[in-house]
Amino acid sequence: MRAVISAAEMRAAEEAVFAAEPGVDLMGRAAAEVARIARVTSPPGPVLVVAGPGNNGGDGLFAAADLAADRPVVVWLAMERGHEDGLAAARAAGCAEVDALGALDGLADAALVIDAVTGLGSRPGLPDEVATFAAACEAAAVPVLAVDLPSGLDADSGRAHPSFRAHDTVTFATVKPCHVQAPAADRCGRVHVVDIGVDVPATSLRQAEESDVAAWWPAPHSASDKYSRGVVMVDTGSAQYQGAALLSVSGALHAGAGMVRYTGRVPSGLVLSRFPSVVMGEGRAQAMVLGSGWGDGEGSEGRVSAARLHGVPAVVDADALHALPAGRLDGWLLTPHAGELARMLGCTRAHVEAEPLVCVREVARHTGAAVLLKGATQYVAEPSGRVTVAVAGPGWTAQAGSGDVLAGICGSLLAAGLPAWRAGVVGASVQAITAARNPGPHPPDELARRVPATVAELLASVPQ
Ligand SMILES: NC(=O)C1=CN([C@@H]2O[C@H](COP(=O)(O)OP(=O)(O)OC[C@H]3O[C@@H](n4cnc5c(N)ncnc54)[C@H](O)[C@@H]3O)[C@@H](O)[C@H]2O)[C@@H](O)CC1
Ligand SMILES: [K+]
Repeated sequence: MRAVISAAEMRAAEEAVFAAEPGVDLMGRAAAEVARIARVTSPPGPVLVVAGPGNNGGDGLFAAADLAADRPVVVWLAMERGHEDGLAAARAAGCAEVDALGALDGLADAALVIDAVTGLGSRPGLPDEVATFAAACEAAAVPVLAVDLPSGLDADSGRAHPSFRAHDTVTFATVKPCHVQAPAADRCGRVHVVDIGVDVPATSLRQAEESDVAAWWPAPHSASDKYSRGVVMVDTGSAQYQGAALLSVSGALHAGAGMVRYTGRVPSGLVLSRFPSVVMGEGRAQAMVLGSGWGDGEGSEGRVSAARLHGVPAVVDADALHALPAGRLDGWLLTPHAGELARMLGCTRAHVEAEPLVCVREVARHTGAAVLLKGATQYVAEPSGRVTVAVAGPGWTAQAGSGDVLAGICGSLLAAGLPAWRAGVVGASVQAITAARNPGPHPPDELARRVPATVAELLASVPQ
């Protein structure tokens, strides 16, 4: 798990290091890491460093000096001024200097561009000449390594702004919001977090990693039986949306439910013909899955209220989200996408997309449930206000039916005893990891069938 910290929190953490150890060379450490990552991520060949006027530019200039030991390095001071000591070091190491036109010309030979224009001090957007250069890098498909963050983004948000599009980003101590929240995160490429000796503060925003998913996965042991592994009672689908029932049952079974009971309105023959292990009708269960594919049918409120009487936690998806009973839903997991969350809050989808953290926290606080906001970035909020971002995956899962499968996966994890927030994080992450490991346009039921292989690989990676 990584803490996601703001620019102000990072600056405060750096100040604490300077206070404890006056004269410490944090920039030297940062630049050495930038040069190291440049060497491992790019082919040999000339490097073009675009440096801004502040400390981000300083990182880039000291990295330029380091790289000049084994390859040609050219520097463009994109805003005329440059970090004084960094510039002196780059000059002493033999780096050549170019102007804006020279930088554009240099793209033809460059094996790598290092974007060190702005970092934590970045105001959104780029000056015209730099924007032209950033667009030329994209057009020429030259690899870009961003120092701290792609210049032009706002460190503290996921919003898109005119910026560099990096293949790799080197950031210090831990990630910032722009590295984990789409669409900004899409511009960061692979994010390398490097240690420069700055302690990371605890925060209420975190990002889950594959190792967390592996550590939290509820693997069975020799004494496990179907009840201890967890029974999921699934009430999903309708005459209109029969497939939703199959998809959520598939999600639950492929995530390892001890048993799935189906209590929805889709004919039992259809469910059993696809999944013969499913038991039809109510009975003992440790968790429920409600709402996927119900449609706008009558009686949703009654069905959710009746589910509550079972006294076990539920995953509430799709149409059931608009039929929540009054009172707190402690231990439950709500799984809205942005449109559904907007309807729950009585605001617009655009507002949810602009302020996802505010919105997801609000519904968690209000209902007492954990809330998984689905989308390009998947956020799980707890009533306390803590938010965990799930492992990110490719856009292939943005298709009808993915949410139904995910509800089933989360139901299985809830039944296995995971707290609701963790079931949401692990469920969303395992689906994303599966999609990343099986690139291409797979239908959601096909991806569900590939979840077991992902789980096996993740568990094999856990040290014994
Ligand atoms: N504080 C420290 O000790 C460390 C800082 N480090 C580096 O320092 C960076 C932060 O440095 P700074 O605080 O100097 O800030 P930046 O270097 O990110 O940017 C500040 C400068 O850029 C200009 N600027 C910002 N946005 C602009 C825009 N859109 N158009 C035109 N000009 C713009 C500002 O006017 C200012 O002159 C970090 O991102 C990191 O790369 C690292 O060296 C690690 C240690
Ligand atoms: K940068």
